[in-house]
Amino acid sequence: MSDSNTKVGFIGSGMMAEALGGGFSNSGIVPWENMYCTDPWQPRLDLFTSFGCNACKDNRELTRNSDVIFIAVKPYAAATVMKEISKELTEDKIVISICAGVTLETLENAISDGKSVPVVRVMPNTPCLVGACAAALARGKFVTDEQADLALKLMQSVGVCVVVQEKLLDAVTGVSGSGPAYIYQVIEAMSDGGVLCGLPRDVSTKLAAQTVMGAAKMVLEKGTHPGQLKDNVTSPGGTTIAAVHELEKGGVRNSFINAVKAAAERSKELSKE
Ligand SMILES: NC(=O)C1=CN([C@@H]2O[C@H](COP(=O)(O)OP(=O)(O)OC[C@H]3O[C@@H](n4cnc5c(N)ncnc54)[C@H](OP(=O)(O)O)[C@@H]3O)[C@@H](O)[C@H]2O)C=CC1
Ligand SMILES: O=C(O)[C@@H]1CCC=N1
Repeated sequence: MSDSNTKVGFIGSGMMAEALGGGFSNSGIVPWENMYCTDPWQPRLDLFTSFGCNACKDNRELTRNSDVIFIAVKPYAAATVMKEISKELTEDKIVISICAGVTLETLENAISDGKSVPVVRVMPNTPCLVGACAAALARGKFVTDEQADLALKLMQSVGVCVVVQEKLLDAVTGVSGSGPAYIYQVIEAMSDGGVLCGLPRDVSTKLAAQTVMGAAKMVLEKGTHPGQLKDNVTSPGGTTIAAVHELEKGGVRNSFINAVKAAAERSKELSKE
């Protein structure tokens, strides 16, 4: 299967499929014209076809047309979809499930006639739309090295993708799958603070977002411990320590640790629903 001609299908044309498809198109790895989609909601199909994506009449047609099939429905629907497309799956096609909490075992067992279907689990995040995804991948038992490489190459075209053991995907969901939502809250709150202190909203939001991006780049590119980088900003008796003291009074670290843990636990629960 040559990468440039890889046909990618999205079963479920929701928020995450839109971000992935947009990311693949922007990175140039797969043009929208080589992507396929299904969804029960016509406005979503209209949106995807406006990008150049090919809408299919059902999930079986999509599976026939695609080399890589993303299961991008809500977690409770994943096994039913696998069962539905079973007949069209072959060992040359790869299924990539992005559904939180749905195990490889559940997905592989849903194949109706016990075929050996290559299934990969990926936990992406929405910044793949802008080439800044933080994702992790775990491979199923029928996946060849070549297929795993293709899945990794697709995901790495839209950002960072690491390979992990499947049991770690709940933790990945807590940190990076759900993580953008926490940081949007941080940006919004910092922007509110700026507005409280007199900045226009647009200026405040721009400065807050750029500050988050700059701090993240420092951690990623300098390799310095975040605690050291925080100390470098914090002048004795200065402004930053006054702010850091307020954040500690509000339990900022505890809140973030608990947030990651709550999302990871919810992901584990989803595997049983
Ligand atoms: N959003 C995110 O940031 C992330 C999401 N994920 C995972 O991605 C998956 C999708 O999430 P998200 O995009 O946010 O969800 P959305 O609800 O936005 O998208 C799912 C879409 O799939 C449609 N759908 C439902 N059943 C079928 C079916 N049988 N065939 C085809 N389409 C169907 C839904 O239609 P309808 O609404 O009518 O049911 C909906 O439009 C989830 O499993 C989630 O855990 C993973 C990482 C990040
Ligand atoms: O909220 C959710 O369940 C999905 C999974 C990770 C991000 N969004």
